[in-house]
Amino acid sequence: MEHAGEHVTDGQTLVAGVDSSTQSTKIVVCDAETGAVVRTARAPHPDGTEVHPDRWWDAFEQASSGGILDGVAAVAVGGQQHGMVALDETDAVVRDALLWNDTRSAQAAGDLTDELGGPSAWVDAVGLVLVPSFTVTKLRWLAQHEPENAARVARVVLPHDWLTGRILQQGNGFEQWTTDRGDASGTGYWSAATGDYRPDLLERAFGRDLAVPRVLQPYEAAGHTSDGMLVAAGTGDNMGAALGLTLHPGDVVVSLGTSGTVFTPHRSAIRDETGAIAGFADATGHHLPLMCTLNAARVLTAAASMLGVDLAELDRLALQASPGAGGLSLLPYLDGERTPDLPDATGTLSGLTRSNSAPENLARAAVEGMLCNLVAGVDALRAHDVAVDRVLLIGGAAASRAVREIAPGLFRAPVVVPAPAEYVGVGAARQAAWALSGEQDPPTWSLDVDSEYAVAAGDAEAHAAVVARYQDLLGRTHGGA
Ligand SMILES: Nc1ncnc2c1ncn2[C@@H]1O[C@H](COP(=O)(O)OP(=O)(O)O)[C@@H](O)[C@H]1O
Ligand SMILES: O=C(CO)[C@@H](O)[C@H](O)COP(=O)(O)O
Repeated sequence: MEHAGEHVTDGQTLVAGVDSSTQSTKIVVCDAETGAVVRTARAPHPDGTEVHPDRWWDAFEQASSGGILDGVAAVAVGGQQHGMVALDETDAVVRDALLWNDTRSAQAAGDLTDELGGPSAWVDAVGLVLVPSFTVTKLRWLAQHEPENAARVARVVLPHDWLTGRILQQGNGFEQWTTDRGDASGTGYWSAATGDYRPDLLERAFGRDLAVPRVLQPYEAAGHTSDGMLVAAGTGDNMGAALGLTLHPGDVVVSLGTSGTVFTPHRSAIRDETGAIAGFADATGHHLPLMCTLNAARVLTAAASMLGVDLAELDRLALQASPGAGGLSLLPYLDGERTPDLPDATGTLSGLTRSNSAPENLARAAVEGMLCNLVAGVDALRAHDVAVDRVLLIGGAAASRAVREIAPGLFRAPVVVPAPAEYVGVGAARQAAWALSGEQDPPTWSLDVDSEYAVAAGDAEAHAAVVARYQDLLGRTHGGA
């Protein structure tokens, strides 16, 4: 548990954002007018792909135990997307929540896809090609594999919905379960294109109807705590990050946390039958086309562990090697993979020879392999005529010097690293300030840039060869999934 804070001036209106993501809860408190971060705290979550929501509450209580929320006028929660929080008639949790990175519902995803008539039928219905991450597939798994638990389920909510409701339940502020467009769009039973639930798809998956949370408008309050703090709608963590960054047309965000994501705000829904891009909604009333990988920052920790070095040394080694790591490639599917849809895949180290078997090449291959998976997402956006003028790098692994210096060549775009901040939490805080203001648009907050990295002269061809080699290896190893 960590706390940090700066002096708060009299008369400042404070708003808070909670990032309840896979590995931890982060809380940021911001000046409602400027967005300046004045307090931060974090607390860890247990590892795993299924977690009881009470652990998220424990982490929230730990992170807020030092008074970080004192004097805060409004709060919002940005949460890891897609998690299945199954509640009974008394709103008690029926079983541990299956998280976005749990792949046990892979067969359910395939069955539901076939039942509706193929990937394009689901894209037409809810803008998604089903993968195990999406909530609807987890409901099918629950109905098929835990019928006794399924019989007790009265309602299904998402992680950010549950934490929002739990905060309100601390007083008399809870009236109903709520969610927002952004997080609802990742369930597989709500459509960003129409703004409506698809109860027919939920019933197809689970076998009967279930209660679902009300979808609030982006600026709408979910309620107030007993001491009067406004609790805003909240959203999914990537939608929160997009709201926390001051994005301009041509900006594409690459987030390197537990998940790797590529996303950009878009005025219309993008339709992608390949499944590379999910047609999510954002937290402002528009859309957030997004690609997500299961493997990101933890590929680097795994490589560091294999080499017996820390992350700083892994960076130094990776930058000591040349582009292409001497021909060594790592397909980084260490936890299976979501995009490409390879839930049972494992990592593949390829091209190992006596001449390239050196620590620096393994370090470089880990960075290049992790990033090349996300290059596919950036190129998928380009294939949908999305301009990629610069890449904004956020998430824990954005702190990696090797990632920052290698990314521009692989993404074929300059990389901008915003000043280190928990942008999911900042975005949630900005939503809280918006709900508090009663205005039509969110407050204008500035974005500080920490550093910028250009495509290194002369390396463009070498980086292009790396990307091509990874595409070839994917095809040879997994049939071009
Ligand atoms: N300097 C660094 N280099 C590489 N990875 C890092 C660095 N600092 C933190 N990380 C990684 O970032 C991850 C946490 O990022 P974060 O965005 O908070 O994850 P999440 O939001 O998914 O919980 C951890 O896996 C951690 O190892
Ligand atoms: O499933 C997705 C996006 O579709 C993930 O991005 C989760 O939302 C988890 O995010 P992090 O814990 O990696 O921030």
